[in-house]
Amino acid sequence: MELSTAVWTGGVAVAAAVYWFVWVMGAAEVKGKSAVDLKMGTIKRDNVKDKYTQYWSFFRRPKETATNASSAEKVPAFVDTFYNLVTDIYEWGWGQSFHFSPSIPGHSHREETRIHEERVADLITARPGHRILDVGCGVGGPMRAIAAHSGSQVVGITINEYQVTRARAHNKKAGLDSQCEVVCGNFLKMPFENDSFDGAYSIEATCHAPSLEDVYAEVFRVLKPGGLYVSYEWVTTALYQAENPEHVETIQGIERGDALPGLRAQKDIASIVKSVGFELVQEKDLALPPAGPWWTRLKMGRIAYWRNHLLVCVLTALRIAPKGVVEVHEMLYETARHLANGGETGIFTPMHMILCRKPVKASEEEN
Ligand SMILES: C=C(CC[C@@H](C)[C@H]1CC[C@H]2C3=CC[C@H]4[C@H](C)[C@@H](O)CC[C@]4(C)[C@H]3CC[C@]12C)C(C)C
Ligand SMILES: C[S@@+](CC[C@H](N)C(=O)[O-])C[C@H]1O[C@@H](n2cnc3c(N)ncnc32)[C@H](O)[C@@H]1O
Repeated sequence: MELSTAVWTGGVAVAAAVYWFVWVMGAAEVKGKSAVDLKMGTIKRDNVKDKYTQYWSFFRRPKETATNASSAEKVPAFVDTFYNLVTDIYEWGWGQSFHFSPSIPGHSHREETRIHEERVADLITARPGHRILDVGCGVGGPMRAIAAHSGSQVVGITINEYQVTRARAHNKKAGLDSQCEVVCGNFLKMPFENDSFDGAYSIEATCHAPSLEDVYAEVFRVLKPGGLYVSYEWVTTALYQAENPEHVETIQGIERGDALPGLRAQKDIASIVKSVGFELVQEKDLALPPAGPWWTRLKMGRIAYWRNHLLVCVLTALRIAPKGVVEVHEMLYETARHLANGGETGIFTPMHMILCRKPVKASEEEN
């Protein structure tokens, strides 16, 4: 073979390998977000590493953050930074729904996710003509599933501007933009009228609030009397022992890597719901058997994690991904380990379901 032919053949082989590695393998979970597309939300390229360092020093001691009033006030801003850092990595490696779901034998992750989301719509009896609130909507995976399943109008709120852009683009692409609306704002102070929603839900989002009372009180305010609200909460279970250092290490690892100002105990959720005026309708840990383990999806992906790690290293070295992505990816890998451990030991659940109703006032009941 001539030298020039050999060089060309070699070049084509390398190009094909790079294409396969980055574009084919890189779109790890859902085609549409590939590794070459990893931006860090609205953070300027050169600031990613600094923002990550700031985030990490703020959330290093999660419990102190929650109990100190001036730190607690800063939580939404740091949660916003967190989602700038992780949103693209989540979409790339997990999909458009940023939550866990019980595993169901014979079903794909995508189907498990849809079933877990449609359950929300059924629990709050969402139907055509209803205006439903999604508290902490992410890039809108659940919103689209719920709108499509129930025929209702869904309005989502997220603190992160970048997620708003992503969610609106996905809504349009899915042909659901006439049913789904996305607003940027703080769920502790929502830009909505009193009594303006027929139903509301939050999926693995209110755990970011420094005070659960405050976010529940806001949902209560904007719901119409008689309206139902369901939340999937991240909590420690009765098996968690605060004096067991391994338990503490796992829970703090989950809090640090997920921007949480301190996880609540499962036993406290019902009383918080009631303290803001809701009637408790149902409470259930959806992770308990017969539900299949939600954490297997995290564990089964070990090889994928290593492939992804290699990929972000290569893309950062080639300056395709901004500096700091490798650190964020490592933080997520570590967090996944703590989450899986929390699930396996049973000391943590991300799906404590609480369903409640805003009471119908006596005067309205009589009408
Ligand atoms: C509800 C929240 C987020 C829950 C999950 C959607 C995410 C929690 C941990 C995330 C991940 C961990 C490991 C990542 C992996 C190293 C990477 O290669 C690909 C993406 C991950 C799998 C990533 C995906 C999303 C999570 C599972 C919190 C924040 C309240
Ligand atoms: C783990 S994601 C879950 C997103 C979505 N529920 C889902 O399941 O795909 C948590 C969401 O809560 C939002 N969030 C956290 N704190 C918030 C706040 N103070 N106000 C509004 N949204 C907030 C985040 O921006 C993010 O969209």
